[in-house]
Amino acid sequence: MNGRVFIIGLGLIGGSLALGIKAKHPHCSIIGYDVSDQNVKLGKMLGVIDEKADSIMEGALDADLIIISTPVKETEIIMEMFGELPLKKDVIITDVGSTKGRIMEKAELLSQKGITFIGGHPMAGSHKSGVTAAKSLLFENAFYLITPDNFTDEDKVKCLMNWLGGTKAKFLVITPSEHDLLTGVISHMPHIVAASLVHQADQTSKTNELVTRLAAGGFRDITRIASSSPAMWRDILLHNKEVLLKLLKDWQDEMNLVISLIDEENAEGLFTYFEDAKKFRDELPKNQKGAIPAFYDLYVDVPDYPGVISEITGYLAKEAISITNIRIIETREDINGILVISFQTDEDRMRAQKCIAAYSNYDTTIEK
Ligand SMILES: NC(=O)C1=CN([C@@H]2O[C@H](COP(=O)(O)OP(=O)(O)OC[C@H]3O[C@@H](n4cnc5c(N)ncnc54)[C@H](O)[C@@H]3O)[C@@H](O)[C@H]2O)C=CC1
Ligand SMILES: O=C(O)C(=O)Cc1ccc(O)cc1
Repeated sequence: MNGRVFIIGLGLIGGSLALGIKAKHPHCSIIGYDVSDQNVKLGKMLGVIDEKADSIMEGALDADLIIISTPVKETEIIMEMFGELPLKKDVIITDVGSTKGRIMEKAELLSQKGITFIGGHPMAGSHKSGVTAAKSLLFENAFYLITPDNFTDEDKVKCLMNWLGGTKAKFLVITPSEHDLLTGVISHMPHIVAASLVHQADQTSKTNELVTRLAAGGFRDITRIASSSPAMWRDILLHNKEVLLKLLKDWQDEMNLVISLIDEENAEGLFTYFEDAKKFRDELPKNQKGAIPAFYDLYVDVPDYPGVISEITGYLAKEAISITNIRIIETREDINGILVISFQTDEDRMRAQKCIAAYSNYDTTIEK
């Protein structure tokens, strides 16, 4: 499609959408605005945007599609502005916020003025922020939740999905309240729990310095999302207050159950607790992108000798396969170690598996 796409907030998500849109619609113009001039400059330098706007008004007036990709609190404020601006008659406004209830309440005011606002939430991302981390295929195979209001013309929803087709995401239309409950459970709660585990380790480290040395490996993995933007998560929690208060209450009850199982030394109860969790988790779809990105880990059984890491990375380098992380687990003297190599995509992981098989006799597996 031709036309002008105006992106407000040139960060990880705004930048990634800009790249995805350009991939499918190379003849459209992408105009960017950000409160930070530095981000706008970077966006232009990296080829994420074609032009910059000096204000929201300047960029919005002749836009066909407006994407608000700022933190959710800012999004509400920006939406209020649109009620006062002389926009193009057929413009579609959308957002990318991690919450939808409060945003769609604001959208009602726009709808009353005949302006189309369709809520959006690409369910993939990273703990990294900023336009430099933007990638055109960040949302490939991820769910992209869409929350139109009751009056939205279906053609407008299709038009929005067409604009966003280059992201290769899977679109799913749901209601704002369903959205906030689901994301509360599978995204917002895990972020709270990850941060709370880090706080617990921090407290313990005040009396035992070994904690920070031992908190590598698994602890780092499950608390990765605690490194996300604090401002972004503050705003998400405040927006999804009612849902999260209820979920946190349920979580307290859950922890009380675990406390009593341990306190009563209820071995059977504890076994069932873990067994039930394992059963549900093992049945979750694999190789599908969720809100919290999968780690594309490859496990390699290697002899525990100096130089083994550089040997393997050397093979991968020969085939230009990039890795995002590498570590050894379970190394003890005289036995094999397990090298865990992480990749950005499943495709890279599969290529790496073939590459290691071609150059060595080391066994590799995907699941441990
Ligand atoms: N980070 C993630 O993994 C995901 C984030 N989201 C949502 O996407 C939105 C943006 O998140 P990120 O791109 O990660 O954040 P980011 O921090 O990378 O980018 C946000 C950008 O918005 C700009 N900004 C802030 N206030 C502004 C304003 N009033 N006017 C113009 N620009 C403004 C900031 O300068 C920054 O460049 C948030 O609402 C978040 O809930 C949705 C899916 C995933
Ligand atoms: O980095 C991670 O693991 C995330 O959880 C990414 C993320 C953050 C916010 C969202 O609304 C959706 C996905």
